[in-house]
Amino acid sequence: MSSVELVPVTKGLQGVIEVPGDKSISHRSVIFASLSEGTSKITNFLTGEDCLRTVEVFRNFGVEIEREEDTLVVHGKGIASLKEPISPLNFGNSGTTARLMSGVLAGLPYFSTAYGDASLSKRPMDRVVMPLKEMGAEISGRQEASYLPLAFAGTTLTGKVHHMTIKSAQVKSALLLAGLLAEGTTTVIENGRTRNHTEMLLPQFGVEVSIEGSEIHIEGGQQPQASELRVPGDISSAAFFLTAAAITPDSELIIKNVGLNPTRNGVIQALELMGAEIEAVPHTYIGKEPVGDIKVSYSILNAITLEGDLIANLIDEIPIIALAATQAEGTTVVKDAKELRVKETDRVEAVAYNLNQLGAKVETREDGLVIHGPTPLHGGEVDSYGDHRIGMMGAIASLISTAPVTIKDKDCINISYPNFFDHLYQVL
Ligand SMILES: O=C(O)C1=C[C@@H](OP(=O)(O)O)[C@@H](O)[C@H](O)C1
Ligand SMILES: C=C(OP(=O)(O)O)C(=O)O
Repeated sequence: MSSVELVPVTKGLQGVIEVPGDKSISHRSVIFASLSEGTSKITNFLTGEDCLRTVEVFRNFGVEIEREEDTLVVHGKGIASLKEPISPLNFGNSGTTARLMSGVLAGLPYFSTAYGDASLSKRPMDRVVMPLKEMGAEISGRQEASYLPLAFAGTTLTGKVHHMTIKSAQVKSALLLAGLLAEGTTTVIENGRTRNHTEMLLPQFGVEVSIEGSEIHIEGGQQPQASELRVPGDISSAAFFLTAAAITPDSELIIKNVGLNPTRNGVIQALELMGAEIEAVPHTYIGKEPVGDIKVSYSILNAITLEGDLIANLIDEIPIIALAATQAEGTTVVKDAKELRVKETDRVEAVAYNLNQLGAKVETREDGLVIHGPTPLHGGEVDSYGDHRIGMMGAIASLISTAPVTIKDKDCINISYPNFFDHLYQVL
C-alpha cells in the first residue's frame, strides 16, 4: 500500500493555484452528453478516478468518448442509439456514479449489471432502488437490492411524485434522470436544499426542468442535445487549501476559478464564522454556475456549531473543517451529519480516530463530532482507510504538526484530486 511521509512546514503557504474541475459537475456533464444527440465538448473535466468510471460506463453503452488530458469530446447519438452493455459495469469507488447511473440503467430498455469496490459495496443503494421501483423499475441484488452488485432488467418507467426523506443530491439526480427516461411527469420534492447541479445543467443540454420552491418537475421522453461546457473548479478540493492557509501562520493563498454555487459554498461560510480572513468574489457564470476567485489568509479561529440545512451544503468538507476546528478556540460541534457514516468510509470514526492519533481532542456522536480546541498536533500516522478526503485531511494536518505525518494509502487521493500533491508542493 502506498504511503507518504510529510514534514511540518517552516513558513506559510503562498501563491495562486487553480484546483481541478468539479467532481459533481464532471459526472453530470458526461452523463448528459452521452445521452445527447450531437458532439459535446467538455473542458476542465475532472480526471479523478471516480469521473473516469462514469466515462467508462458510457463507453460500455457504445458511446464514443475521446479524452485528451482534461478535455472530453463525447459523440452522442441519442438515447435510442445506446447499445446494451455486454460486460458488468464497474462503478469503482464512486457513489455518485452508482446512484446517478442507477436512475439511468433502470430506465433504459436493456439488461445491465453493475458492481463497485469493497467500500462502495457497503454503501446503501436502497435509497435509490426503492423510489425507482415505485416508478416500475426491476432491480435485483443482495438484501432486496440494498447493496451492489445490482442487476437492472430495463423496464418502462412511469413518472411519479417523490417526497424525499433524506437530503441527497445523488438520490434527487437519480430520480430526475429516471424521470427523463420515464413516461409522464416526475416530480421530486426536496426536504432540504441539496446541490442543484443536475437541475442547473440539464437545461443547457436542452432538457426542460421546472422548479417551484422545493419541487422539481421533469417531463419524460425529452431527447437531450449536445452542448459545450467548461467545468468550474471544485470547491470541495479547494476546501483543503482554504483550510491549510487559514490554519498555517503567515499564509496567503488565492484559488482561482472555483465554483461558488450557493448550494455548495458552505465551507466558505463555516470558515468565515470561525473568523478566517476569506474573500470569495464571483466574477463570471458558467451556464448558471457562479465562478470566482477565493483569497484566504491565516487567522486566529474560534469554535462554531454546524447543524441543520448547512450540513448538506458542506457535507464532503466536514473532515477538513474538523481539522480547522482542532486549531480553533473553544468547542466545535457538528450535528445532523449522520450521512458521514455512509461515505467512502465512516467519516465520523475516521476523522476522530486520525485527528486523535495526532494529538487532537475529538469525540464522536451518532450524527457528528465534538472537537475541543485548540490542540497542538504532534505528528504520527493517518490511515486514510482508502478515503480520499481523509487522506487529504491528513496531508494538510502535517503542515502544522510538530513532527512528520505518514499518510497510509495516499493513492486514494486520485479519486477526486489527482494533482493534489503537486499543488501542495507548489504553495509551500
Ligand atoms: O450529487 C453529488 O454529486 C454528490 C452528492 C453528495 O452525496 P449525497 O447525495 O449522498 O449527499 C456528496 O457527498 C457527493 O460527494 C457528491
Ligand atoms: C462522498 C463522496 O463521493 P461519492 O459519494 O461520489 O463517492 C466524496 O467525494 O466525498
